[in-house]
Amino acid sequence: MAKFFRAAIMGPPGSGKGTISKRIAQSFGLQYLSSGHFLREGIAANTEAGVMAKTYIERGMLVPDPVMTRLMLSKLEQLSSHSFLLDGFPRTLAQAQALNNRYQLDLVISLNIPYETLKERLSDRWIHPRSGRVYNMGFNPPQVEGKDDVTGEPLIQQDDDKPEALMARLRHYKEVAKPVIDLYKSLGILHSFSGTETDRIWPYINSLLSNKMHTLAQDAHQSQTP
Ligand SMILES: Nc1ncnc2c1ncn2[C@@H]1O[C@H](COP(=O)(O)OP(=O)(O)OP(=O)(O)O)[C@@H](O)[C@H]1O
Ligand SMILES: Nc1nc2c(ncn2[C@H]2C[C@H](O)[C@@H](COP(=O)(O)OP(=O)(O)O)O2)c(=O)[nH]1
Repeated sequence: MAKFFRAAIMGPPGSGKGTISKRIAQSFGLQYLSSGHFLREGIAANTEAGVMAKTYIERGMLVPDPVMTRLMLSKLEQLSSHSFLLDGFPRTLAQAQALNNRYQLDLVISLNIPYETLKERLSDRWIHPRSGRVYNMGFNPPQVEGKDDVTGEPLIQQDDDKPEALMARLRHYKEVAKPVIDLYKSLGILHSFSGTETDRIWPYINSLLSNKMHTLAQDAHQSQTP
């Protein structure tokens, strides 16, 4: 049976998870699943999970574990024969344990980006709220200032991307992520990358994934050879 490649990306807000995930999905054909994207989709469509999630997100809180786990595992169920990359999930130890009971990840990428860099990036981050498309006025600006490239609709800055909210968000991220990172470290699948520029980190991630996918393909071939 073919073996599918299962990965997750972790890192504080602004660390480049979305940007790097897009590159991974394009280069390696992994299906990209972003928890934030599914939540926004659910909110727009008024689904049960969306209505519930909205009340937490508006207050700057994490959506409760059972809601998140149900949502993400049901999305993964629809993809059971596909390689995937998770972004934004698992966020807590309870979510990581629930995921692990159903799917064992092959690789977890953790991004370590200095605080000053995060602050600069997020103060320049503009998003198209309906699709979640992300722009940065220096790094990847929209074609027309203040407008989404695809729909032409206005871009906005999220309140919690402003510097005054960032320190608290970052502290909270570290507290919640630590046990998750420790779990993946103990499973031997954690790979950490540090730096201030996505374009300098990307070649290392690219080569790690190339090697992993190559090994996986070889293993699958050997297990099929009589
Ligand atoms: N796995 C999760 N568990 C609990 N809440 C979540 C989870 N994923 C997303 N959320 C909720 O949805 C919100 C938006 O998530 P999203 O991943 O888009 O952005 P973020 O976490 O605010 O920041 P960033 O993408 O910059 O890391 C979060 O602030 C949180 O309230
Ligand atoms: N200047 C600069 N900006 C970058 C770099 N990598 C990503 N960005 C931008 C894109 C976004 O506007 C912002 C945060 O990136 P993101 O991919 O949304 O991060 P994340 O919140 O999903 O982890 O920073 C980078 O290397 N340099």
